[in-house]
Amino acid sequence: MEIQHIVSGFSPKLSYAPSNPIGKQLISLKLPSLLSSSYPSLQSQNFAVPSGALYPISIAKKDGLCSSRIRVWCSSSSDTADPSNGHDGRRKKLAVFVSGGGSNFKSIHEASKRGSLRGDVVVLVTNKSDCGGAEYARQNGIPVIVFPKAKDGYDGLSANDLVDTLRRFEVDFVLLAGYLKLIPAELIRAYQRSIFNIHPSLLPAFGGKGFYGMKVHKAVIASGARFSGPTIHFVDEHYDTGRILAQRVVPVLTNDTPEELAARVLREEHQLYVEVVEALCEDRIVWRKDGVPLIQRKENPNETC
Ligand SMILES: Nc1nc2c(c(=O)[nH]1)N[C@@H](CN(C=O)c1ccc(C(=O)N[C@@H](CCC(=O)O)C(=O)O)cc1)CN2
Ligand SMILES: NCC(=O)N[C@@H]1O[C@H](COP(=O)([O-])[O-])[C@@H](O)[C@H]1O
Repeated sequence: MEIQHIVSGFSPKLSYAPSNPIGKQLISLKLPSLLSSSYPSLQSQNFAVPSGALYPISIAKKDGLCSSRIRVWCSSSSDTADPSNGHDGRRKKLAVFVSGGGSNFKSIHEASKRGSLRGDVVVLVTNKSDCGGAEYARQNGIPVIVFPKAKDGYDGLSANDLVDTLRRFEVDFVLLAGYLKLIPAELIRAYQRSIFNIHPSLLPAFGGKGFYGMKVHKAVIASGARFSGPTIHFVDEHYDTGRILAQRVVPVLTNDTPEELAARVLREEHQLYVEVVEALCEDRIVWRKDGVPLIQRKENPNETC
C-alpha cells in the first residue's frame, strides 16, 4: 500500500509500495508515526478506494483544517514487515543509474546480497545498453532499461515513461552511480528527496557541467588542492547542486596521476555509497532545521554525521 501524501511542503518518507496494485478494496491505512504524530486526525483509518486513486482527506492542524489528498495503492498483504527495515518494515526497492563500468553499482548489489543492506536493486537504468554496469545487471538477472533514448537508436524511454516504469517497479530510491546524463525534472518531481548521486570530488568544488570521470581528477590535481574525496548528494534539477549528504576525504599526493587519484577516491566511494544506502533503507536520514540532511548513526540515533 503506497500513500503519496500531498500536503504542500510535507512529503513524509512514504511507507508502502504496491507489489501488485489491485482493484478497489477495503484497506486499513497504517500511517508512519511521523505522519500520524504530525496529523493526529490521520490515525489508522479504513478506505474503500480503487488502487491508485487520490483520496480526499481533511487534516486537523493547529492552525485549523487543511484539505489534502492521499494517493493510495493497494497491495497484497504478503509484504512482511520487519522493523529493522526502517519505519515501514519493508525492504526498500532501488533503481541504479549507470553509464560505465558500474563498480559502485556492484558494491551496492553485493551489500544487498550479503544482507548488510536492507534493500534490493530491482532495475538498472543506463544510457549505454552495452556498458559494463548493464552487462553486470543482465548477468545477475536485474532488468535493464535505457534512458534517455539514444539519438539513432529505437530503444529507450521518454521521461514520463521512465517515471511510470520506476513506479511499476515500486522503486523507493534512485541511485545515480556514474550516470552521465541530466536527470529530467519529471523524475525529480516524482521522487522528491529520493534521488541521490555520487560525485568524485568534494562538492561544491569541481562539480557541474563538464565535471565527470577523469576530468574531475585532472582538474583537482591541476588546482593544487591537497585533498579530494567523494560526495553523495541529493539530486536536483542541475548538475551537482543538490544538498550534500555525505563526504569522505583522501589526500592528493604531489606526484599523483589522475588515474592514481581516481583509484584512491573510488575505493572510498564504494564504502561511502553502501553506508549511505544502508542508512536510506533504515530510514536514518534526518533534516537539520536549516535544511541540511544528516545521517543518524546506526549504533546511536542521537548521534548524526
Ligand atoms: N538533474 C541532475 N542530473 C544529474 C546529476 C545531478 O546532480 N542533477 N548528476 C549527474 C552526475 N554528474 C556528476 O556527479 C555529472 C554527469 C555528467 C555531467 C556532464 O557534464 N555531462 C555531459 C555529457 C557527458 C556524456 O554524455 O558523455 C553534458 O551534460 O554535457 C556533469 C555531471 C548525473 N545527472
Ligand atoms: N560526475 C559524475 C561522475 O564523475 N561520477 C563518477 O563516475 C565514476 C563511475 O564509476 P563506476 O561506474 O565504476 O561506479 C565514479 O567515480 C563516480 O564518482
